[in-house]
Amino acid sequence: MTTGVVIVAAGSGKRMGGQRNKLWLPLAGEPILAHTVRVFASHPEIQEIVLVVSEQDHADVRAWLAEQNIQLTVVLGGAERQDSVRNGLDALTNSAYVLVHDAARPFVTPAQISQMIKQVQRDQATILAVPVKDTIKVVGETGVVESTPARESLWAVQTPQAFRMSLLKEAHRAAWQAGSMGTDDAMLVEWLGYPVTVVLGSYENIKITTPDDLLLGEEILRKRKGE
Ligand SMILES: Nc1ccn([C@@H]2O[C@H](COP(=O)(O)OP(=O)(O)OP(=O)(O)O)[C@@H](O)[C@H]2O)c(=O)n1
Ligand SMILES: C[C@](O)(CO)[C@H](O)COP(=O)(O)O
Repeated sequence: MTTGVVIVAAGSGKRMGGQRNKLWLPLAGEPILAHTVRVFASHPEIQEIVLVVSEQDHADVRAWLAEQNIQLTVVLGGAERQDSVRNGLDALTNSAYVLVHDAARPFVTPAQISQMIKQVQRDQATILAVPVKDTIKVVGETGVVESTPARESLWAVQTPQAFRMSLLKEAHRAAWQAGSMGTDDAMLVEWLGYPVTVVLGSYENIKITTPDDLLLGEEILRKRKGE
């Protein structure tokens, strides 16, 4: 069964605070984007890759891919992450299963990708996640705690998220028609009433969002190199 991946890279990195998309920032001397693309481009079970980029980054991404001799499909993203994923899905031509991954999560491992591919063939919709370590509070608009959900049932969700292609396309179509926006793809599938299973991820699979994540990221890479 053919598996493709949509790597979403069309954000602007507002929370990082720089002039340019955070995905160009270096980690161990290479752009964050390079780490993420390489792990999928070199994975033997991934047959199709679509990279979703913003109009501002389009020319630079194309030049960088040519320089690296990496072949993949590049499409333009949209205003929200969900719009970017939808554009990416439309560009996959031959995949029965699809992984959706944030370019901003460069520490996903080949073993995690293999595990997600195996799991999605069984479950049709599955996500990587880790149990939360902190106590989580629901806080109201006035800054007062409203409730404290039981920690045992709370998981912090990561990517890749993996789906049967036809299911994810149906979920995106339904969300678009209803004008609903989710913060991950699993939400859209949940809205269809379809079960989404959870695969235990890793605390190293962080999303590079704010400057402190870059320091942590360098540390993760040093540890992996055994330094
Ligand atoms: N319209 C968008 C928004 C986000 N993304 C991608 O979705 C992933 C997760 O988003 P996030 O980390 O929030 O990235 P940004 O949107 O760039 O960051 P910020 O919210 O701080 O602006 C990133 O790889 C980002 O490039 C995207 O493809 N299209
Ligand atoms: C999909 C995601 O990475 C799961 O944690 C996350 O929801 C993306 O959210 P963001 O608002 O784009 O940071």
